[in-house]
Amino acid sequence: MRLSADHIDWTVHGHRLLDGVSLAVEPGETFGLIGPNGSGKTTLLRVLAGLRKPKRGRVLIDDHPMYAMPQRDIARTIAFVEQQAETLDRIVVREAVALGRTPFLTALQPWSEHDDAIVSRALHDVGMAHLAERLWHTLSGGERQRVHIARALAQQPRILLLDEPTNHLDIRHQLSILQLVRQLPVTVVIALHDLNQAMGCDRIGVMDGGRLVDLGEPEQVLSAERLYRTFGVQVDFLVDPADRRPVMRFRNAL
Ligand SMILES: Nc1ncnc2c1ncn2[C@@H]1O[C@H](COP(=O)(O)OP(=O)(O)OP(=O)(O)O)[C@@H](O)[C@H]1O
Repeated sequence: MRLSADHIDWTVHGHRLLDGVSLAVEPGETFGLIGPNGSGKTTLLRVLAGLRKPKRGRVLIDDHPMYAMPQRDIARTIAFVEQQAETLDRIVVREAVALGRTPFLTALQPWSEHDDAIVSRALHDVGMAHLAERLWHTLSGGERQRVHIARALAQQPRILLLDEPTNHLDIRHQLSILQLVRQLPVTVVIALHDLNQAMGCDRIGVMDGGRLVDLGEPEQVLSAERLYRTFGVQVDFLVDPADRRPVMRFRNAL
């Protein structure tokens, strides 16, 4: 599914946090959102997820304006893994992941073995199957993050929004989650701070001061000039001997 933002503005207490943001993420594309702290990545993801109604502009899923879609249809289409997700007290991991199936359950279509299989698969995909019966509140930060990702996977979304999904994960799980996300046949928007990880996206958008200031393929967008202007760092590009792709090394420029 195609996800588009059309001239989105978001203002709070007179501060414009999003300023005329337009972008279109193509079906199956992995789109990286980068930008300094406070540049508006989370705010944009929340608008794209339908959690915030833009003050101006609109979000489109394929050609349908999101504001005209029933909440349940949005929940069946979009999964959002937030940065500081809510705590789910006194439930076990498997139940937390099963919440991802909620939008699909009806009186005529109650929980089934099919849902069980989807939950098991999601737990397996994030490497949490062995902790399925553990109480949520006993998990480490990284384990909780993987459960949130599993819940989003269990939703079998057509569009997946991820806000810094790797920030609590050890390096092995960072790599496996990013590889998993890239392989999913769904439209993905992922906010990332690690610019070398962002290199693996199909395209990247750069947020700065609530505006989308650049958009394109990673190697084109992540130029020395862009990194200096937006992040205040100097960059050296090295070449990875394994695949001849560029690797960035940063130095403070300010
Ligand atoms: N409800 C609010 N009221 C006032 N300011 C807000 C509110 N929500 C967000 N902001 C501000 O809006 C700006 C953008 O925040 P946002 O969380 O979207 O940035 P971000 O790019 O995701 O940052 P980070 O990389 O630190 O996660 C920040 O300066 C933040 O303090």
